[in-house]
Amino acid sequence: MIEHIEVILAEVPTIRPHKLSVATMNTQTLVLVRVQCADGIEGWGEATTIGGLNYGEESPDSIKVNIERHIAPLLLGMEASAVAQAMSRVRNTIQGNRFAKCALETALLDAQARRLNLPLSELLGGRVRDALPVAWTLASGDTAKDIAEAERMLELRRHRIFKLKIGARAVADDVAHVLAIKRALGDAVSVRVDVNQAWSELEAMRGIAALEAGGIDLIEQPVRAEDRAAMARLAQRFAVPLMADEALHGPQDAMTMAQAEAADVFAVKITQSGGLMPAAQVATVAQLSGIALYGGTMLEGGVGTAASAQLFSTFGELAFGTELFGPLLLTEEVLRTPLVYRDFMLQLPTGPGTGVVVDLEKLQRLRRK
Ligand SMILES: O=C(O)C[C@H]1C=CC(=O)O1
Ligand SMILES: [Mn+2]
Repeated sequence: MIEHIEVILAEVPTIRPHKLSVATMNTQTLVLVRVQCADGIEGWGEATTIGGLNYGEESPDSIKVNIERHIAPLLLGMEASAVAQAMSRVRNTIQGNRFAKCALETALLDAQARRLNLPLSELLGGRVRDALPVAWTLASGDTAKDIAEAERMLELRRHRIFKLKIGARAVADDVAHVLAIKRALGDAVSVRVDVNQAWSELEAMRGIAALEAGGIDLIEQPVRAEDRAAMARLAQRFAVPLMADEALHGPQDAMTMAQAEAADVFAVKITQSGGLMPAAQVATVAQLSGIALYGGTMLEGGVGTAASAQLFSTFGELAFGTELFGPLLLTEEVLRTPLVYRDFMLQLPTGPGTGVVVDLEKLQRLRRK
């Protein structure tokens, strides 16, 4: 039986300012959900988002209050091991709130996998790989600093795929910044950009043409998420792959984007999709439509990152790798044992559930009072 549901907000400083076109992050607010069951088993999920309400329509505060006041009461007293039944009740009753739903579904599946003594991946169809390539985002706002940071990551053998956050400055300035980094790092590394919806279609035509000519490998969400027609025209016009991120709010969007031929690659995010099961459906739509896959993040801490990794490990193809580096952007760890990043890959945990254990003492120190 589901006995207790708690939402914990924890403020963790980032290792440096992380500059996106929609927000500059100096701290990340982790949103953690703990579900305690009558059989003594507990599960954890995460609903962390970026930049308050600058990125999406759920904030840490709204997620906490909506779970506590509106969603948890539907689940309390239900059979904990009947995860699909519990989530179907939530999905049939509650509109929107995809991040909140993701954290609850993750926590219930984590608990169930622990009950069965299986890694979560085995409840999601089974892992086909034990490690995932991980990109790093260069977003200090300074070209020379970004180059130095990338070189350190290459030396450490931690990352050889770099995503640059652009869109806040004039197109010509952003292009100069990106191509300077690409020239400095050379052909052995993959350099990609994420515009976070900042460009008009005309700006995108100029920007993408220059980036494609300069050897950039992937262009993420150049225009507004709603503007599928523009995405489709850009995907048609350029050879460099176009990736949808903010345009994907679950399986229905995946279907519509695929039918509109509005992306070459999907960034699958468990929170943005509304949970692990809907995220798996987003991936299935992509695979059936000839769209390549990328494992995305909302810069979650260890819990959400491990849960995402459990799902991404089940994808048959993962042509563009992942960006599951969230915990590495934070100054504090909330797990008892940190996730392992080695040889440019995140190593999948092997223990039951998400495979990670929250350190309650550390969390107590970081939690919002
Ligand atoms: O992809 C996004 O838009 C969000 C996020 C993922 C990596 C990063 O640096 O920001
Ligand atoms: Mn993105």
